[in-house]
Amino acid sequence: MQGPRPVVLSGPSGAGKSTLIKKLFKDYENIFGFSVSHTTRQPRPGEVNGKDYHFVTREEMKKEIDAGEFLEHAEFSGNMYGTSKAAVQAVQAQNQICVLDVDIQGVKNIKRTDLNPIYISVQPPSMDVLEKRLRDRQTETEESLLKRLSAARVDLELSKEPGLFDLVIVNDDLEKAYSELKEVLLKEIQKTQESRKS
Ligand SMILES: Nc1ncnc2c1ncn2[C@@H]1O[C@H](COP(=O)(O)OP(=O)(O)OP(=O)(O)O)[C@@H](O)[C@H]1O
Ligand SMILES: Nc1nc2c(ncn2[C@@H]2O[C@H](COP(=O)(O)O)[C@@H](O)[C@H]2O)c(=O)[nH]1
Repeated sequence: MQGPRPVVLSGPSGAGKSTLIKKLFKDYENIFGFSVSHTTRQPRPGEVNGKDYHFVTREEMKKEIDAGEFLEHAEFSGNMYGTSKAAVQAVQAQNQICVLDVDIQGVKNIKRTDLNPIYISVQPPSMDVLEKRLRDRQTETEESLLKRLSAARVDLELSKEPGLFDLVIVNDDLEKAYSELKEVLLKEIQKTQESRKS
């Protein structure tokens, strides 16, 4: 039997992707699995290597890309990010719904593969709100914050491309955004729950 369709969550940094993903994983234990990306950025306080990301050097990452080990990769805000084929396969081997958190370049690159995920864009209600959320998160320097806001403007423009996303969620009210996310994933969630019974 074919496994569940993966899910790609994209959207500007600070729009709320990780927050929504954490809620899904808490409410649907063992149904979803996270595709752990590689990145060359420094870990934030509390981030765990191998769980939040595989934190690697630029040299290590380039070597693995050259060896054909990545499904997609991109440069974002001065760092490299990428999804290894192994990260997706590890989740699919558990018959879980694979969740990928990637930027808009990742979306475009994944479209060229045979992954066939559901594409969801999580967007902030406004640039002002996005800036406030990123500042309040206290993870960025002023320089990286400005880079992320600039990338966000590009992201929001490119996201208007017809057909690029199956669903756009404006994350104003978190519970409303979460309901919309669950609704679009309902079929895959039910399919995965059913397969657990057999
Ligand atoms: N609906 C919401 N209302 C208010 N605050 C929110 C909402 N959703 C998320 N946040 C807060 O906004 C901040 C950014 O959210 P989050 O880290 O989930 O964004 P992200 O899209 O995963 O960012 P990145 O791409 O940088 O990882 C967090 O501090 C989070 O608690
Ligand atoms: N193309 C890819 N983009 C990725 C991947 N993993 C994360 N991301 C995106 O990077 C930015 C910044 O993330 P942060 O953790 O530094 O805040 C965000 O938009 C993510 O969606 C990946 O494997 N490929």
